[in-house]
Amino acid sequence: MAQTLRYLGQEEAQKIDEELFSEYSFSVDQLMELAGLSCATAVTQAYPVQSLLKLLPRVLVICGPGNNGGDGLVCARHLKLFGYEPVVLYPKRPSKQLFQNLTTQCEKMEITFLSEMPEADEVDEVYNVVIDAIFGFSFKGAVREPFASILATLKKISAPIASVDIPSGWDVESGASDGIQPDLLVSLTAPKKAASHFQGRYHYLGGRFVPPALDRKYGLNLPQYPGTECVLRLN
Ligand SMILES: NC(=O)C1=CN([C@@H]2O[C@H](COP(=O)(O)OP(=O)(O)OC[C@H]3O[C@@H](n4cnc5c(N)ncnc54)[C@H](OP(=O)(O)O)[C@@H]3O)[C@@H](O)[C@H]2O)[C@@H](O)CC1
Ligand SMILES: [K+]
Repeated sequence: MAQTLRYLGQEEAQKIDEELFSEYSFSVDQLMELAGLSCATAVTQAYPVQSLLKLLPRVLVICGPGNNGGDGLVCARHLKLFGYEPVVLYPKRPSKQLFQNLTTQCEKMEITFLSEMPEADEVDEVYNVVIDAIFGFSFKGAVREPFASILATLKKISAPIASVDIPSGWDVESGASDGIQPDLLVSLTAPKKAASHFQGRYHYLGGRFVPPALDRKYGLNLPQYPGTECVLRLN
């Protein structure tokens, strides 16, 4: 009988992440590429281009200052290849080469970058979906600007929100009943405890890169992905 998929605490998620890079010798770029591809794939399955109601297949991708934001940039690049028109908001850009490269790749893919967050009614008018790649499992404490204002706007929109790994602004373990309410959540590697509070329509597992020994060590009980798929729908 299949065992129950385990939901991770914050420290545990960070420890697994660290172990993938140290003991298993993966590079951040490698895993970020697979994570971002999973997110773009889940978005494509939940909101196929042909099903979008707006004339242009525009998707707003909001990227934060850490690796969650990096996943967002990779996701934007794949969404472009999948036929969408991603538009990126990346207000706090770290100086690391990795993020500069991901930004250049998006620019070269003719993806537009916004200089500021649109108002809620403009978001609803222009965009079919909003990708929330603001914070992941390292988020802590009260949200600082400019992200507090961005999240306040996201609470007002009616366009569906697709969150990468954790709904941004939610406590990684206990969630946030007054936070944003995404329609889609892509849990990467394994779901974090906050995911048990997710009430949207689509919960996907992505980041199909976990070595079996790591799965066993942490008792993750990861389900079998179908065939060559990079995502698995959990609900
Ligand atoms: N192995 C895996 O599973 C893989 C994981 N991957 C991805 O990495 C994600 C984790 O990335 P991460 O560790 O870089 O941190 P993340 O959550 O993006 O945010 C950190 C940034 O947020 C900021 N910040 C924090 N709190 C804040 C606040 N209250 N208000 C404002 N800002 C705040 C903080 O800023 P600072 O403290 O520097 O000011 C820092 O810059 C993970 O969720 C998954 O998406 C994949 O890419 C690859 C494989
Ligand atoms: K997020």
